[in-house]
Amino acid sequence: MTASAILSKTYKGKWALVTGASAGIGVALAEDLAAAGANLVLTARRVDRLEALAQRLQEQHGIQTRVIPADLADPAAPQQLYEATEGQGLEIDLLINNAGFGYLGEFLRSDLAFQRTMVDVNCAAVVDLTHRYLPGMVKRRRGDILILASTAAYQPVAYMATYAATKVFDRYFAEALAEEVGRYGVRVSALCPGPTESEFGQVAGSRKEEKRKYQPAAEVARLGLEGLVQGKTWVIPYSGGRIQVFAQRFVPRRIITKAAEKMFRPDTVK
Ligand SMILES: NC(=O)C1=CN([C@@H]2O[C@H](COP(=O)(O)OP(=O)(O)OC[C@H]3O[C@@H](n4cnc5c(N)ncnc54)[C@H](OP(=O)(O)O)[C@@H]3O)[C@@H](O)[C@H]2O)C=CC1
Ligand SMILES: CC(=O)[C@H](N)C(=O)O
Repeated sequence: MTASAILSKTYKGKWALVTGASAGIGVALAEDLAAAGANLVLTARRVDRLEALAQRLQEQHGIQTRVIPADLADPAAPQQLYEATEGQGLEIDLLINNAGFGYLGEFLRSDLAFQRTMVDVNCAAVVDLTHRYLPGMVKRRRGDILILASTAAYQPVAYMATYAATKVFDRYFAEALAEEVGRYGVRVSALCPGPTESEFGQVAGSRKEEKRKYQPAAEVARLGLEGLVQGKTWVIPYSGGRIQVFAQRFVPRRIITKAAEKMFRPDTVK
């Protein structure tokens, strides 16, 4: 992948922290930032993957990296991440709240702990990390925060009920914060991908036979990062998603919700 000029200009020599950097969109974000010359703090639970990625990106792009394993379902993890970075004098100019997962299937038959942890990782950890890193950015009058939402954040989604709700939380949180902190030189953006090539489906449970085309994670990462730098408070990188979100404005939500129920209904539900 060739480096994006706007990303190199913005992030060369700066430090970015990427959560969920062991797979999918997180890896793509790390790759794009490394190509732009950014130094990286990589975090997730699977440390072997993080270390392999860090080594590869150091060799390919001559950047600096730090690997910090963390389970963001643990309420102590955000503080530990903060202490291991800004607490040690390492200024984070770009925080990417990417870690997250979903569940596909009936809420009724799902595991409660899995649902609870989804809220903890997708929402609570995002608020916690953002609250910790924001003051430093404001003090420096410089900083960017990217939060992974989803096209699932634009309507209720049956059989992904909790997941879609966590993503509307992420989207509204990012868009509201962008308005609050823009005056301090901090940009915030919600990246709202549609179906994207990653390990999401392996964790969430397989989807029904789908006609939708999956977008490469590298494309999603590039569009999200460039949108953030351009001051966009939200980015939908998937063209089908942009059309869908626009068209939905003219249709009552209960009709949209019913259509989504049909689309995602598992074969086991009659
Ligand atoms: N793929 C898609 O179609 C879409 C994805 N998204 C969003 O993009 C983001 C990335 O997902 P995607 O790349 O697709 O999925 P992947 O499953 O490929 O990657 C998820 C990442 O999140 C990390 N993660 C999950 N749970 C935890 C945890 N408890 N603590 C720390 N890290 C955790 C995983 O690391 P590890 O397991 O090593 O801890 C992994 O690095 C998510 O927020 C997702 O909601 C949004 C729209 C569409
Ligand atoms: C899983 C997602 O968040 C995605 N937007 C999708 O439509 O599948």
